[in-house]
Amino acid sequence: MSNSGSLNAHIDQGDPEQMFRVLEVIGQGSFGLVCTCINTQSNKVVAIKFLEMEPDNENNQSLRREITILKNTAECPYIVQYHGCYLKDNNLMIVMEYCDGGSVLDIMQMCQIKLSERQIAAVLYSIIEGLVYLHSNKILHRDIKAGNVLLNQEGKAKLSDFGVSAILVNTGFKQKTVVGSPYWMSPEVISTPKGSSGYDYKADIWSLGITAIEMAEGKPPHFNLNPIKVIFVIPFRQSPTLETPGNWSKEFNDFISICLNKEADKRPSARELLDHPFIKMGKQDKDAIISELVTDCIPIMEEYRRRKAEEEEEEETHSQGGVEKGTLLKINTVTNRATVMNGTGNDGTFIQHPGSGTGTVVFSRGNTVTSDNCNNNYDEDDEENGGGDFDTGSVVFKGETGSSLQENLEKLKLQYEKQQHKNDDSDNEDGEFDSGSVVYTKE
Ligand SMILES: Nc1ncnc2c1ncn2[C@@H]1O[C@H](COP(=O)(O)OP(=O)(O)OP(=O)(O)O)[C@@H](O)[C@H]1O
Repeated sequence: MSNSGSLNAHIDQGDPEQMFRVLEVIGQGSFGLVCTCINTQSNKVVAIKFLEMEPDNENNQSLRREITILKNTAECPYIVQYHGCYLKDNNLMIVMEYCDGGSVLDIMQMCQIKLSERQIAAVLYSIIEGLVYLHSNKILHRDIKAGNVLLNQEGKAKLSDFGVSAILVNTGFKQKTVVGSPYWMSPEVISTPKGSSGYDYKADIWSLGITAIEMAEGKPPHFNLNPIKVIFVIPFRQSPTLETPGNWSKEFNDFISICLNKEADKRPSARELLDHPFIKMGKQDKDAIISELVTDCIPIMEEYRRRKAEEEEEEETHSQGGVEKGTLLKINTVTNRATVMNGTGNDGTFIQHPGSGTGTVVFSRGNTVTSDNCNNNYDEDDEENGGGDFDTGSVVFKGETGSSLQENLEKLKLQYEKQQHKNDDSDNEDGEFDSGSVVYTKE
């Protein structure tokens, strides 16, 4: 695998305006829109991620990472295929294979369904094959969740969104950057155990176990808690299980429990998981099972998108002005002033923003949040999310020293433990926000 290099080295020649015609917007991530487009030469439909670039934008690093990984994973059928990358007038376009079923999360949300055991096993088999490929190439995905697994009518499930992936330079190297979506984060990603040099591939296995629960229950464990609280909860609570284990097979329960072992070393590798009885079951008829799911869901999703577009048009007509719901605000912790960000993350995966080194916090829905609110004043108010305080709750911590999250965790653990009995799991009953992300970079 080559390393990321400069962004320009990844840009293909040719005029994208001549090569592609936009059909429709199919999604919105933290960095920009995703549209279906038609390739004017081949007449094939592709998905294009549109990203507005600023010269020397600090997001470039994670984009480079995503493009490099996509380019290098062309031969794996369990990873979304990359077709090229173009730049025009500061707009970066990443051209990818189009997966007509959208993400597993799209299917669950738009069709208001949870997956059956057979469907879960089929999807998990495919994710695990994708992870076997990535891990054998020394890549951590670092953001495994239903929103990052795309499906198509052929019956394939594919891993996408490598914005937060990292190529490990060598197998001995362990990650020092805490990154991902909090509900899916492993205990060791949030809080590196004493004496440990970082985290490794086993962090993806934890997220896989959480994704299995997410597909069965429609949401990951602790989803009733806000994304900030959850990073203080995961390291200190017992491993999550299915809410009603008796409703599911013993093989599925066992799969979850081995993935969610709090001791990372004891979790199986992706390759070992291929031999698990639940995953072996998933391998059988997987294409037919996924294809049936996608084919059944597409008309409902089309109808959902049509209704949504109508509602949005209506809302625009009656817009009162001001900051829109879901708008991301960038908080300058030096001046304590908020500015509206350009893009929003629909499931808040990964947002990287400029930081002065003292802490950059990004929240949605017009909340004014400072790093103080977030880092130091962790009190009861911060725990509640029942009132719909925010929708996507993406948080970025950028630390100056190598251990401030650790220090915060120690401080906040005490406060959290005091409150745990008071407020336990009573927040966010309405499922008011989608997920939220926390990125903490040790510099
Ligand atoms: N190749 C694709 N085929 C079909 N749909 C896609 C494809 N890529 C993205 N999408 C849709 O667009 C949405 C946004 O994708 P994107 O990768 O930009 O962001 P995300 O993963 O949702 O969020 P974030 O950028 O915060 O991680 C996805 O949730 C999915 O619904």
